[in-house]
Amino acid sequence: MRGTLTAIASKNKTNSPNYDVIVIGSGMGGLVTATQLAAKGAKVLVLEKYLIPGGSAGYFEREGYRFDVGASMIFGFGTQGTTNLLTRALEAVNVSLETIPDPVQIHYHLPQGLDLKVHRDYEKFLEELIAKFPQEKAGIRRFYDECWQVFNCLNAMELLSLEEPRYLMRVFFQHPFACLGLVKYLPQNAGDIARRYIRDPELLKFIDMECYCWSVVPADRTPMINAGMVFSDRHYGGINYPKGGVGQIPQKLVEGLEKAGGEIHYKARVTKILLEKGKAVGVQLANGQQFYAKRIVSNATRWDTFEKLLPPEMMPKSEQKWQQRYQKSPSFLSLHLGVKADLLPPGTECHHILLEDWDNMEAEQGTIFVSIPTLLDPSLAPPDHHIIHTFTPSWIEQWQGLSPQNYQKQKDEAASRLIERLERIFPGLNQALDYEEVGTPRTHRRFLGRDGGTYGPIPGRKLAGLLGMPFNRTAIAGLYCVGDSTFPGQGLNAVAFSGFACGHRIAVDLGL
Ligand SMILES: NC(=O)c1ccc[n+]([C@@H]2O[C@H](COP(=O)([O-])OP(=O)(O)OC[C@H]3O[C@@H](n4cnc5c(N)ncnc54)[C@H](O)[C@@H]3O)[C@@H](O)[C@H]2O)c1
Ligand SMILES: CC(C)=CCC/C(C)=C/C=C/C(C)=C/C=C/C(C)=C/C=C/C=C(C)/C=C/C=C(C)/C=C/C=C(\C)CCC=C(C)C
Repeated sequence: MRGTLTAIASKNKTNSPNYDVIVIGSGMGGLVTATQLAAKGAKVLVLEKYLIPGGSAGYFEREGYRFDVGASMIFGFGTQGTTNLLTRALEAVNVSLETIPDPVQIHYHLPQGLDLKVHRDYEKFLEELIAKFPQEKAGIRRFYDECWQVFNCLNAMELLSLEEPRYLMRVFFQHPFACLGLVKYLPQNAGDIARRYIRDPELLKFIDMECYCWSVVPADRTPMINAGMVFSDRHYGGINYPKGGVGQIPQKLVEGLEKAGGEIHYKARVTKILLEKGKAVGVQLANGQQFYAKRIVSNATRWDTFEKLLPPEMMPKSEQKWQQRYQKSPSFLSLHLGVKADLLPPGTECHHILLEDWDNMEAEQGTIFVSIPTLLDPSLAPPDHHIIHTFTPSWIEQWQGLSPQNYQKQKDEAASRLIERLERIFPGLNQALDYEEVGTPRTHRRFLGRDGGTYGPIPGRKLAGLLGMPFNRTAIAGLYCVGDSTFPGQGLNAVAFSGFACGHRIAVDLGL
């Protein structure tokens, strides 16, 4: 139903065309908002500062390798239920992607020889975990089964904006028990529920790692709603890798956006959100160009949006409060490696987590993450070679104030340390190297435009589950936020949800 809205901007101040909605940034949050609105007939413009779409779901190519920038373990590509938000986002604009199922979510290599795999098959995973902790057989099952209760509530209902009362009423009448179930879990954290059933300290540390490796905080600060999604969907929709690399997801969404009449401009860095009588009415780019629209959406982080794109006196009280509750998570030190294929024995899994000492789980460069996407899609590397993308949390402060020589030296030393530690699971790694590129928190800050290169917001202290995470509307009229600094937080499927919710709220506000 294109054309129902004829994009009359607040005031026709410039010769530039007018839009219903401008989206700042083409991360997955921004693109899902844009495509949802374009599919409903809104005139949408996406402004992206980089050369390609995707943000953390982007890619780069070097010497025959196609490396994923960040996201690599992809939820949301299932074929059933309602939580398969990536599948649904693509379908909404009539595009699709071939995906490759991953039989194991993670192969853990943890302290004291705790070595185990999270199989796609739920019972097989539980069997393997129970074999390591037989005394906790009942507790293990009760904890993970409770995660399914959360998931089953979510997976029964249409997922849209929780800021839209008519939608809330509708889902409540359609699924009263699922809604009440979610209301019960919204203020809870996974750690408290795990402690209800499990006593073994090592098993509780394992549950902490199960949360930390995607939420970057231990279980007692991980919202139960998010844990329910991750710990169940990995066995339901499963982890599926997009053929051609993660960068295909945003590229397909852009294809769909353009087919639906939307526009995207690259190398378009927004430096200002333009206000009129306190309402967001447009944006200004670094080159001075201005664009106007009825609604403005920022896919930049909240820190970037409120501290860099708006004048300091416009910082809303609610944002100041949010910043007291949530802090920036660390960024990552990433190594993009090309290796000879014979390094990896048959049966090697795609994703690994390595930690040698529990005390270092949250430490700078403590936990190591590994993703080997070429085990699922060999076309991403030259013949007889694999990609190993490995990363470890690191703070921007570690990389600031260094001379160019010292920055390079520190990168080289950190890369060597990572490779040395990885030799434990991939003996011969150093000898098998064919290509190496190191990214630091400074790289993530520069290419993703994220303050401090942060992976996203984390609770500064223990909070009541998801209750503190803001939705899409902001205290500034006409301005919305989308992406991982809005409900429900980090993760491609999570930011896709925030995109569905943001698109829905704006569509209602515009009367679409
Ligand atoms: N699954 C995984 O393995 C994994 C790994 C890393 C990250 N991720 C997820 O990816 C998610 C990120 O998604 P997102 O949508 O919140 O954001 P994003 O950071 O991916 O995208 C933001 C986009 O906005 C652009 N941008 C920023 N400031 C701009 C400006 N002023 N003008 C124009 N463009 C600007 C950036 O270039 C980027 O493309 C994170 O939540 C994270 O969890 C997943
Ligand atoms: C009416 C009434 C009364 C009421 C109402 C209530 C309701 C309805 C409620 C609702 C709610 C909701 C809807 C919610 C939602 C949620 C969601 C969607 C969520 C989601 C989530 C997701 C997630 C969290 C995900 C994540 C993921 C991630 C982060 C991942 C990552 C990964 C990584 C980093 C890893 C890597 C690794 C290696 C490499 C090894």
